[in-house]
Amino acid sequence: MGQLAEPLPSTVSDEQQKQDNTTPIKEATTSEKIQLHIDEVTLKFPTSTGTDFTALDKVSMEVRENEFAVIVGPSGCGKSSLLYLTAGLNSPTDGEIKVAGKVVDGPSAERGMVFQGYTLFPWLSVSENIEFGLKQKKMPAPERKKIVQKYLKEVGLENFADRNPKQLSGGMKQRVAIARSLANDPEILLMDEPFGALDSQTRMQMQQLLLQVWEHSKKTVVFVTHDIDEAIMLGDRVFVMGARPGRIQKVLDVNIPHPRTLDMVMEPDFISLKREILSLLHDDLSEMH
Ligand SMILES: Nc1ncnc2c1ncn2[C@@H]1O[C@H](COP(=O)(O)OP(=O)(O)OP(=O)(O)O)[C@@H](O)[C@H]1O
Repeated sequence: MGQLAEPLPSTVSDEQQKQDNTTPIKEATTSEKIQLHIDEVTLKFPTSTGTDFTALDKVSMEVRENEFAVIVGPSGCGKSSLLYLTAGLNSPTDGEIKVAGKVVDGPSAERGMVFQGYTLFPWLSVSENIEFGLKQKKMPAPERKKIVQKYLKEVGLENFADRNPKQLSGGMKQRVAIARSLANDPEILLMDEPFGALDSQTRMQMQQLLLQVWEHSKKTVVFVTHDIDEAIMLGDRVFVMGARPGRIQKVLDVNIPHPRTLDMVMEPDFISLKREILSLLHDDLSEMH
């Protein structure tokens, strides 16, 4: 299937959303409540020489409830490691991570994850993939159906509900993965380079779709990317990491209004932020050589 032919969801109006009897749209503002606390987290890996390799060195960051936080940094700076620790898929050598006030001590359905690789269940249809977590929670069928319909519509795949993942393009698979994560109503959505494998046009479409979905769901999102344009286009704040050891160099506010559109990349505020991030990353690389 040609990727440009992919159906994109139309923008759902606030009124229409209410009529759908689904979750009402929340205010497009982040609260002051902290949803993610990362406190002095260090991650070391053993090496064959006997000395540990420090992947993350006393990393601290806080993400507010409803905030869209983006972590950007060079390859190997520890972006994915930080996300995996937050997901509970690995444990820090030192320090602590809390999501919604609870210490992370293992994987949980409360933390939704979307990876770059397509992680759909190939033997389940699109709607069964979205429904999967709800079934695990033993939610009654009529309620499940309603939620699945809501998210199919949200990501523009109502007409693909019965398709098998292998019949979908990369962008469509990632839409299912986003819908599946959100359907579980997680406390936080963790996204590790989710659009990294997509062509640039589909990637930009997916950024717009994700922003639209986030405006409606107002989930707290932590999104990892090495693409600076993507970081600015999506983020409320951008956490710029440095490498060796992995650490947060600087946190930048993205004061670009919503809705964000593709032509904003040419605006002075966007360009000056991009310049600042590039310079931080460049300085960090220079120090390493
Ligand atoms: N299981 C592991 N054992 C040893 N070293 C590891 C392990 N996992 C990651 N590392 C190292 O830790 C560092 C951080 O890796 P990580 O994948 O988190 O970086 P990243 O910023 O996400 O990189 P990329 O953008 O290339 O995905 C890298 O130097 C990597 O080689």
